[in-house]
Amino acid sequence: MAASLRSVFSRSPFAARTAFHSARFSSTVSKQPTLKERLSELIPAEIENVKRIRAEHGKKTFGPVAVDQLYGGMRGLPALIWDGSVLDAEEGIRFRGKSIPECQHLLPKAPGGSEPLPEGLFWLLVTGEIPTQQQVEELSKDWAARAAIPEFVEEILDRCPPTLHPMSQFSLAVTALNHDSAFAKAYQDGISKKEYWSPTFEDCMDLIAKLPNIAGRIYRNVFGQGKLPAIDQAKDYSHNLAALLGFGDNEAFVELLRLYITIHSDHEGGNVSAHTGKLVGSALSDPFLAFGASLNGLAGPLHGLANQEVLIWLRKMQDKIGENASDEAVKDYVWSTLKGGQVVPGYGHAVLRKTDPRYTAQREFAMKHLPDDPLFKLVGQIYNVVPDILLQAGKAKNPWPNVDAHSGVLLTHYGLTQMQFYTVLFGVSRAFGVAAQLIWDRGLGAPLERPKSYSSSAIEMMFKDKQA
Ligand SMILES: CC(=O)SCCNC(=O)CCNC(=O)[C@H](O)C(C)(C)COP(=O)(O)OP(=O)(O)OC[C@H]1O[C@@H](n2cnc3c(N)ncnc32)[C@H](O)[C@@H]1OP(=O)(O)O
Ligand SMILES: O=C([O-])CC(=O)C(=O)O
Repeated sequence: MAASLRSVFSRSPFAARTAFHSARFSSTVSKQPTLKERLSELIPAEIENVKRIRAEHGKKTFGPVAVDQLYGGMRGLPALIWDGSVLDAEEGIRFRGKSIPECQHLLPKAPGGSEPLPEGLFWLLVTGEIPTQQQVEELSKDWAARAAIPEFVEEILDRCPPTLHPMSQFSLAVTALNHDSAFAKAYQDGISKKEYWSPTFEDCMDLIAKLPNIAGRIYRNVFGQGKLPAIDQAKDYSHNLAALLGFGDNEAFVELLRLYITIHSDHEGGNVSAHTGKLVGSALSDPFLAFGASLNGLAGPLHGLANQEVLIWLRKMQDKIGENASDEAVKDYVWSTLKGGQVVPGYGHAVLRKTDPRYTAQREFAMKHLPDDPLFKLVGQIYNVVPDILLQAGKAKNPWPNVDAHSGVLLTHYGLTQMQFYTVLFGVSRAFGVAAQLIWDRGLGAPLERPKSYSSSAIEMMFKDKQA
């Protein structure tokens, strides 16, 4: 399956363009195209590509739809198109055909750094191409220049009670950014459909650029961590985000954020946050409204909030069975969670059937930077215990850990211990994937989403006189 996906990708026009692009720019040191300039070249070609695919295959079917899929959260139902990333159940995510280790190897790094810059990942998601160092630096500068948030949004955040969950505050602030949406204004001014992608691109760039200031303000307001510093126009996105959170002097934490934002950005089109953004965007709600909706989905404990839930669960476990507990005590604790009718947070997945490569990437980071951290050791111990128990319990289709099983432990190690804040960081990253998708949806003229729903009696009627 993985191999076939790879070969499909390698035949895609994007792969050819990547090679063309590298050849075209490796010999030039002068002005290289900006992301928007490159997009304006790619979109017309992709419109033709989609037209061709639809003309050749548009009337073909993918096979039957089972009634169970309608009742069962649409698992496996082929329903969406998104080129940015594809998830293989065994192998995990590939961003434009590239695995996480390949992205870590190929994407530009900060001077002295070894983790990929999320700026490069965004370029890859949007264009299918590996950017040059110069293009990534331009993107860092562009985002730093757009980073300020309107005063009224600062006031909204400052007026939130600290008891309001950081994700609710995040969603409020992002939704309020729609006040200055270029897309909403252009639409009111009667922009042609063909031009939708351009103001959408500007909104998406503003959205991503403003998230560090929003996240930093929420963090400092809720957890009382002092005044926000100014954005440093010469630094990369992750450095600025770390500085706004009060960790700018900790280079290992900055590296962690670079990895974190890269790997949490996108997980094909059907996950709750990505799909919600696409759905809401399909009504031509602007990117701020669409991403605000994504955040509300990410804030659920079965999705992004699971990283908060993992830490809460680990701490409760430590309170109950102490630190350095035996495997037997950990097993009993896991069973008590299941017997209490709760899920083991950070384990299982709607699509994956193996250990999430995002978990592995974070484990490798921990092995390099914090091998002796006690909580990291507990996470490793849990890995040795939980899959067998989930298999014995016999319900979960995937007994292996997902991304959320590991992220909180890394953040905690560096002193970001406020677990209610963790999903905000996930949200900052997820904006990269949702934004890339919104730009392409408007570029390709994606229609309003409106699938068909059925009543249970209609299902019964449909099969009334038919054999099973
Ligand atoms: C970034 C992300 O969103 S990654 C996912 C983060 N979420 C979590 O870690 C929460 C814990 N995990 C889960 O709840 C699930 O595995 C999900 C939501 C991720 C996937 O859900 P599904 O696709 O429905 O999983 P699956 O088909 O395996 O579920 C079958 C049964 O096993 C249960 N199950 C699945 N995973 C777990 C788990 N980790 N612990 C206990 N039970 C589980 C389901 O609740 C379901 O029970 P039910 O039949 O009583 O309703
Ligand atoms: O793919 C999913 O359904 C959930 C997930 O891991 C993500 O969105 O990152």
